[in-house]
Amino acid sequence: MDLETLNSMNYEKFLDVFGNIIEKCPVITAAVWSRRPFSSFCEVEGEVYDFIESLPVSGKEGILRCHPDLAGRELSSGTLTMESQEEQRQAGLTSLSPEQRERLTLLNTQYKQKFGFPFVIAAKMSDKDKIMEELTARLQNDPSVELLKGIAEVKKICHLRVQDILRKGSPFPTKL
Ligand SMILES: NC(=O)N[C@H]1NC(=O)NC1=O
Repeated sequence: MDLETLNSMNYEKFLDVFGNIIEKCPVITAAVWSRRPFSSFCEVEGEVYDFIESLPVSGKEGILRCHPDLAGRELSSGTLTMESQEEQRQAGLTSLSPEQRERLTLLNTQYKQKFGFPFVIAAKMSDKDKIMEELTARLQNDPSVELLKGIAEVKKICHLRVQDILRKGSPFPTKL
């Protein structure tokens, strides 16, 4: 996709293509469309990050709460978004042993009880062992630190999703 195509998209098309660059938060993409014309794809990401940073703590927590647990209920029931499914698969989370799944479920539950939002990490940049280690370590943090860490991971996930769209085109090829 080139810049001309990007800047010529109406908001429906823009949402079809970029609507899930922040997991289950199409409202962010819809807001960022108003910032056209973009001079680069980095600028789209930058506008998304600025929007997130402009939110109060409750808004940032809300974004984290839109993320599914890693190897959680939605993975088992097949209801993950296409992007999340692929990210979790690449991290090896679709092939956990029963013991590994049980341990991850326990850690996810402890994390949510402590912070009130799920543990978020860019799964594609990690693997199941590193995720388990990181989750164990991050459980010790203060809530304000975890909010910052979680949002930093959301931005990494966003960056990887945009890169994917640029490489492969729209996640919904029939709509572009
Ligand atoms: N909980 C969590 O980190 N979820 C996410 N991470 C990722 O890479 N994709 C997700 O859906």
